[in-house]
Amino acid sequence: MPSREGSPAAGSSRLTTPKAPQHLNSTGCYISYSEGKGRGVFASREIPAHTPVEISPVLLFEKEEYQEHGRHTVLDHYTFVWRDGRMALALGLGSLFNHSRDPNISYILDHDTESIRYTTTRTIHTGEEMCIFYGHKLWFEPAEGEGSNIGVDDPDDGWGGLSRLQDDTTLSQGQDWPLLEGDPEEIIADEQLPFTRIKLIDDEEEDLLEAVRLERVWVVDIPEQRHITTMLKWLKQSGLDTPTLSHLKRIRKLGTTSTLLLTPVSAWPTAPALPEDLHLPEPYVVDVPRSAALTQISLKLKSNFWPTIYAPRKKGELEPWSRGKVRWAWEAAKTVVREVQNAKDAGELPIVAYVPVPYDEETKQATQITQPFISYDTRQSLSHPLRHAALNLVRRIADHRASSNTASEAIPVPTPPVDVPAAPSPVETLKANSGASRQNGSHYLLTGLTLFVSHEPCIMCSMALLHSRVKEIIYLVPMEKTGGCGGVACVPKLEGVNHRYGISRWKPREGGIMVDSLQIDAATDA
Ligand SMILES: C[S@@+](CC[C@H](N)C(=O)[O-])C[C@H]1O[C@@H](n2cnc3c(N)ncnc32)[C@H](O)[C@@H]1O
Repeated sequence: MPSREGSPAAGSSRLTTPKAPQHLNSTGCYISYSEGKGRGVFASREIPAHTPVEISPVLLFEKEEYQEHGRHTVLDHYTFVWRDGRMALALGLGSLFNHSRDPNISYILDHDTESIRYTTTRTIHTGEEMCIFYGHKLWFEPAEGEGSNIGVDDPDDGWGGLSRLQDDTTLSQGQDWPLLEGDPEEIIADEQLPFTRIKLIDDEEEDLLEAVRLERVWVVDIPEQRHITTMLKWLKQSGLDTPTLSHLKRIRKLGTTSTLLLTPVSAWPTAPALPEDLHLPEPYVVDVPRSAALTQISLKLKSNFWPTIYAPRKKGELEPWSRGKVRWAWEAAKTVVREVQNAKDAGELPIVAYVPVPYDEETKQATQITQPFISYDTRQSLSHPLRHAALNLVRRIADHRASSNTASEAIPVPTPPVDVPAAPSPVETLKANSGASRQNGSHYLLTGLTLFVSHEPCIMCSMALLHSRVKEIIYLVPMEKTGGCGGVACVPKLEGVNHRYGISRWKPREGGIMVDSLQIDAATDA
């Protein structure tokens, strides 16, 4: 319903404008009238960007109760869809923020505390009105100058604004974000994902010999066939087995010789000790492909080095994401946004890196990550130019792995061979220095993990992440002038790098993640 010029509030039948009430708010807000919009929230002083100005508790109405009563009243101008189809009314100042298509306030629904947190997205000047973005489908005629320039065919974001209850039941099923509802196993089409995936390699590249990326691994010849099963069993328990080699077959047969793949040299720098009673020859090092073969030609090329798994996919196809996993990513992205604020409150740069517990059991097992890890950028507090959030996180996880010996207790640790050089190996030095009881391939830094970062990592961090063997990163804010994941460069795309990780960019506002509100100085390297 269009609001009448000068009316105090939409839906009100009063003809005279009452005085705006005083609001005791130490964050610099006051209530006043806004031309053509009724009451609004204004700044009583200059408020810096990224400042929380209001936390409003919400009053929740059951769906049926609201359908029957609420929507026939003035409440309908103030309520919006909460989770589970309930309708929410923001108390405090929350219900008085007017709409703008160019908002200076972002908000986050906090389902845990049933409240909404409103934060400035830029500096607000004294006397300026503070507005949020209600979404693309407005139920009133926006005041002059506020008209939406979004075409009628543009999809409703369904969540980006305070979605009003529709007469049909589509929104009443708790679809504060449609992606959240439904079968968690269902695969979500790539274009519907809340992030854009950056493609790193063309499948054609697979068919070139020089494009086969290799890594060094320990292998051992097994002269007697009857020892193969014993060795396969031993390998499983030895701690040498790593998920990073799952694209390769375990055994290579050349003529009468069978050779067993043991572990990457990067994870195990010295030759691993083998069961003595089998009298096997010494392990040695060979080069093997780093990834499965996507095409038949590539299979032939790669299998020249070592028998490789053939994993064809449709051209350009990326790993499928289920709805449940999207929800997991959304929770992680929300954590990042929350922690950015906490970092800022703690006086740090508002840049955060976060590794959640992996979504699926298999990865949890393989990575042994059963707790989330979060790091802030601590360049300011530590006066140290290298303390970027991503670097801090890699370091935290490495420290955790080095100090954790829980997994090692159950598995016998292979001892170094007797002919190790007199000088201590890097692994032994690490053990001695850190007091760690062991180090093995499955503990290799960020292998198999997804890293969420508030800002696209700089070139230095992008390179460090490459060394960390992280599986993929998802960032919220692109850094066009400093980013190493598509901004000024794309490090994992570079020729000659020995690992590639996936890169995804969260779409602005998707799932209520107000990416704009996280903007930092474009020249800052994150
Ligand atoms: C949540 S209330 C905001 C507070 C309201 N102005 C008041 O005085 O109570 C939403 C209502 O404010 C009005 N409104 C908000 N933004 C507007 C805009 N950009 N242009 C015109 N009216 C607006 C509409 O009538 C809408 O139904």
